[in-house]
Amino acid sequence: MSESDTKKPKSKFAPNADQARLRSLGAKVRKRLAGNSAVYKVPSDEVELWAMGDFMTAAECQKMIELIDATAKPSRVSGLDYSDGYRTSYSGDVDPTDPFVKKIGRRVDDLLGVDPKFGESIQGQRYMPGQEFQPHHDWFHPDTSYWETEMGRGGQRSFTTMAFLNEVEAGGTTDFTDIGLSLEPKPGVLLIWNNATPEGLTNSRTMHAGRPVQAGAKYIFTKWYRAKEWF
Ligand SMILES: O=C(O)CCC(=O)C(=O)O
Ligand SMILES: [Fe+2]
Repeated sequence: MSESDTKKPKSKFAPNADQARLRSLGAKVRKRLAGNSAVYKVPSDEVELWAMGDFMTAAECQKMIELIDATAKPSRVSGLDYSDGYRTSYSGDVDPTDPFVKKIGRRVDDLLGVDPKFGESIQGQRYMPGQEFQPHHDWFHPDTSYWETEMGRGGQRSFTTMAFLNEVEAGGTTDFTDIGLSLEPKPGVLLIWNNATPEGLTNSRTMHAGRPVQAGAKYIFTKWYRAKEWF
């Protein structure tokens, strides 16, 4: 028995408990996106990442921005406080019962071809100058306080979808720090990435950050998908 075994109660979930699910979901989404000529595959051998322009119209971006302004509160990262400076943006779930929010959610579900039940609620996020989201993975790490809860309510995060809603005056890029990729916010663009490898293992190279906004504001929404039905 190693020392760490004695410190933490044993989890019900193995570190790669959802490997088979993540592998088959990856194959399904990869195939679907490859068949969509409006989707661009960002070249990388390390992270499966796609971008789609004009996912949202200018009017839809504006409407989403208004909903975000109405709901955003200081962001929380599981296990961390706003005061830690790790994620200093404002965020909040936009009303999942709102017909407009439902429509956008369905559009993402349909683009990926994933069971809508696997999708989390759409989360809006606003960054003002100096605000950022430091490098992190969207997938859950086994060695955390939230592992047991999150793995028990939908399993591992499979895909991330993230839409840029406005032009940022300066700063606010989304950087994939391990693979040296920096993406400028462009309104209406949706990014999609697989948090797992094609084999279904959590991919450490998906490390990414929302860099500090230097001027203006940055609005995005994020919709994450799980390996199983989320609730
Ligand atoms: O703001 C960004 O560019 C990144 C946001 C992000 O990583 C997240 O919401 O998980
Ligand atoms: Fe993220």
